[in-house]
Amino acid sequence: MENDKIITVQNLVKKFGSFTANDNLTFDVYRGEIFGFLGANGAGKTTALRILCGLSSPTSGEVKVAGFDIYRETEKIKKNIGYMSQKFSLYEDLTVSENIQFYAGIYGISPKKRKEKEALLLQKLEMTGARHKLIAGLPLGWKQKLAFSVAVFHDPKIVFLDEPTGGVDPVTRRKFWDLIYEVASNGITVFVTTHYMDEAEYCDRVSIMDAGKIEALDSPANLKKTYNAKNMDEVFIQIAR
Ligand SMILES: Nc1ncnc2c1ncn2[C@@H]1O[C@H](COP(=O)(O)OP(=O)(O)OP(=O)(O)O)[C@@H](O)[C@H]1O
Repeated sequence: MENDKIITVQNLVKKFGSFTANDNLTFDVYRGEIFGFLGANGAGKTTALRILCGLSSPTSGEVKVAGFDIYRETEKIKKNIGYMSQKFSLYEDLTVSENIQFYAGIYGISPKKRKEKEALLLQKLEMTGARHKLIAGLPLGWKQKLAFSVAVFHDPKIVFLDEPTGGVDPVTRRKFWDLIYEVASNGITVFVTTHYMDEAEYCDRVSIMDAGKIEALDSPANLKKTYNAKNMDEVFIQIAR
């Protein structure tokens, strides 16, 4: 079973001065699962996610990501993960194709391989005709799909998504989740924070944080049973007051 854990977190604490943003978090994420990380504004999701990505150090606790230690092996972690931040990481003044080239370059993907993958990707996203357009002029839903696609372009073991679908309508969101399912079915673990409860329903398991603590962690079906709730909205309201 230990091998099936791609992320292990034990007693993770993160303090900013006297304020505790992550208060003794303990949880595991399994290989290939879609793990939803929920909580109200300020609950501490982004803080934990930045630690898991090797961007910030915990105050205390044990954390392993893709088998690597969060204190000593952050460079190895970074090579094995993809990350899409809230202000997704595309360069607005570069074209679609230039952004893909940039990310492929960072991860050492050869130009030949990049060209093949780029052509397939743009076809899948129906963006072939837009490949020489600047990111700045693209609709938000397109930017999100592309930002996600570059975050997994190097086939990482895990992809971290921080509110990847903020500000778009439910149909665009649903389409974005088709991309998430596709990468998960290829064995990439997806760790996603969200405020949208329809998205919580799409996850294999969901953790719900409140004031720096994990208050619940289970599959959406089990959470609804435990909290005697019709949907994840009702579960969330009971936990994140
Ligand atoms: N660098 C920092 N210095 C001091 N306080 C911080 C810092 N980063 C975050 N915090 C505080 O930690 C708490 C948790 O913030 P965090 O961004 O992790 O929440 P979140 O759950 O991701 O919220 P949101 O949904 O709004 O993104 C907040 O009260 C925030 O003000």
